[in-house]
Amino acid sequence: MPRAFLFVLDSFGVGGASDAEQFGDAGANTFGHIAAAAARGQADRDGLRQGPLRLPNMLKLGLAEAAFAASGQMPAGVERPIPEGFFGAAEEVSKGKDTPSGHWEIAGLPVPFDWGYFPETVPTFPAELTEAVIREAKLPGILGDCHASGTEIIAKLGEEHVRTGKPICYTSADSVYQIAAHEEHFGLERLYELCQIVRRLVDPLNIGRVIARPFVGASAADFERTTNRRDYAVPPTEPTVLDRITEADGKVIGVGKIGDIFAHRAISEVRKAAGNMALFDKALGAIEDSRDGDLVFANFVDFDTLFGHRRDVAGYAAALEAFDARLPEALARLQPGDLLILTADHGCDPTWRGTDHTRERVPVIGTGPGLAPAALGIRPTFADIGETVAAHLGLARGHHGTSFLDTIRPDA
Ligand SMILES: O=P(O)(O)O[C@H]1O[C@H](CO)[C@@H](O)[C@H]1O
Ligand SMILES: [Mn+2]
Ligand SMILES: [Mn+2]
Repeated sequence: MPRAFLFVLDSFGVGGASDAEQFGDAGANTFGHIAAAAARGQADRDGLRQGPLRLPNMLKLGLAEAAFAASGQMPAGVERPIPEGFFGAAEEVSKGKDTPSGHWEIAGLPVPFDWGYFPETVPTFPAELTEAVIREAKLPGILGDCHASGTEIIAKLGEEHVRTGKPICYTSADSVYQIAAHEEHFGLERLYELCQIVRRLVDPLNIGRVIARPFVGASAADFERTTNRRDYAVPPTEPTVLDRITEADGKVIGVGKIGDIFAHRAISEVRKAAGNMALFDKALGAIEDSRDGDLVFANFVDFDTLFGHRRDVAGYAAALEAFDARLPEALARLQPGDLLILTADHGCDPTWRGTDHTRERVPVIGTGPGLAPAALGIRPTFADIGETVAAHLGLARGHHGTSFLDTIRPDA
């Protein structure tokens, strides 16, 4: 009897997107460039990791073949075992290279419209918006008002924020309005309330997410963001496979930020944790607790937040190796009728210029008892993943994407 498990390695792109040029990302390849750096000894860090990238378990599923199919290049220094899983890559059709677009498309809903974005000017936010934020939230003003990296801007403006009580408001190439504030001096609940006010104010601008970015610490040298981040997303504009699962009385267990990404629509349970390893524990627990017709949808955020955006190649490589080392624990829990798919929502090449996401294809690899090793080729939309989950769970077809279930489950 069927269950489905979908693990998203946030930002683990494999290059090759045919429209990368339009994003200024032609040549970006998160996996390829990490592997190449590691093979050259440029992803070494004392006490963390050394040498070529070691991902034996994902490679056994067919990760190298998936990467080759995506970009035409074999990642350097990695083995190329005969795949035991199914493997391929998927192209994104949504207009944005952001987390909600990627996840919604995986769940069967490509995002055909443009989100609102803030320009790369200072100030970045429209004056009327800032005036409304200050007035409605009764603030002494705001700091930032620009494109920024979240860790850099709290180091730069954190002390002034503590002194003045003005929150630090910033954005990126994503459709986001982010607000950093000190958990104790400004107050966590007050930050969440501020985000809800801003959420309402940016709705007419079609901004994908307002994100609370609380931090702690005594001075610029030791300010640190906490795990109390909260995302206020717009709900999916049409039903996704998650709606179809819950309407059929299946459960959707969202691990990590999945609930927030779908604005909690058709999410039966939320299981949060800090850090990829704790998230992996939660995902394993969710697998154990799930029943026929259920989906465990897990997001592993560290790849993106801690390493991709920070352009930390060694950190990203170590995080991949740590994830890979735990994969056998998930595989050991698979029962007849189970389908496990590993994929990503966009790229964030840690060797690329700037600190933003990169437009890339994503890997689609996986396995399940009785499922055939098979080449999936390049899927024209991430929605093929959601359609495959739907077909596997015996649900009706959606409006986007094509299931590849018949390729991996010949009896289907
Ligand atoms: O630099 P930080 O604050 O981590 O921001 C990153 O996180 C945001 C949401 O995922 C992205 O838009 C990106 O800019
Ligand atoms: Mn993401
Ligand atoms: Mn990101």
